[in-house]
Amino acid sequence: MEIIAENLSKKFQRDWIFRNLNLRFQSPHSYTVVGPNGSGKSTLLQILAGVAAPTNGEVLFKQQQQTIAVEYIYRHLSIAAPYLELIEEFTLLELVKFHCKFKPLKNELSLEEFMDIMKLGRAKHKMIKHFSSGMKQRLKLGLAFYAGTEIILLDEPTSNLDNQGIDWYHQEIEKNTQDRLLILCSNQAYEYEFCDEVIDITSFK
Ligand SMILES: Nc1ncnc2c1ncn2[C@@H]1O[C@H](COP(=O)(O)OP(=O)(O)OP(=O)(O)O)[C@@H](O)[C@H]1O
Repeated sequence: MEIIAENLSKKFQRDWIFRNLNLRFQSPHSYTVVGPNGSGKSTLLQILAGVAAPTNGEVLFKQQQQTIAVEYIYRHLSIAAPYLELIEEFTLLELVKFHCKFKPLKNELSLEEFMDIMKLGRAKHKMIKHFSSGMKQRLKLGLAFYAGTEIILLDEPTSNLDNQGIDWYHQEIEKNTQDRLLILCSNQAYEYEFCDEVIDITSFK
């Protein structure tokens, strides 16, 4: 799987967030986009996910030389980000079942096994709105790691995680990303030091 950004530029009102960005992201590699607050990392990630449009340029998605149309790319990727909402009125079990209708769990994991991996087994019948922020973050990451998609996009992956949660994140990265395309947005070196390539978005101003 490959994501190719060609001459990508994004402007909000009169402000150019980035300009003429040319990048190639290939599996099975891992990439991190770094830059200070407000530099455009999340904006770029949303464009790479096909959920936001660039002002100029384009994003191409390729699988074994075949181009995948942007409207179908959601089938091939998982994304976990602070601005993506979970369905708060569902219990954990309801939410996982619902999610699996669209993106089945990889390796034929059972729902019970999956909830235990996220260390949320005891919260099976708890409503998501009663989850702590760290529990919600483990759930978002778990859904991204264990969907059988070729691409994983993570924005600020350890936000709200305690030290144990951060250790868990590193273990799950090790287990789940070796044969996939991983793109992270981060400002924290410990979140991305394992990545193959670090891209500084400020070089595209
Ligand atoms: N929908 C929008 N309308 C107008 N401006 C926006 C919009 N979304 C983002 N911006 C602006 O674009 C810039 C880049 O925002 P973005 O969230 O991509 O940065 P970031 O690097 O991810 O920041 P952070 O590290 O704080 O998460 C900011 O100045 C932000 O205010």
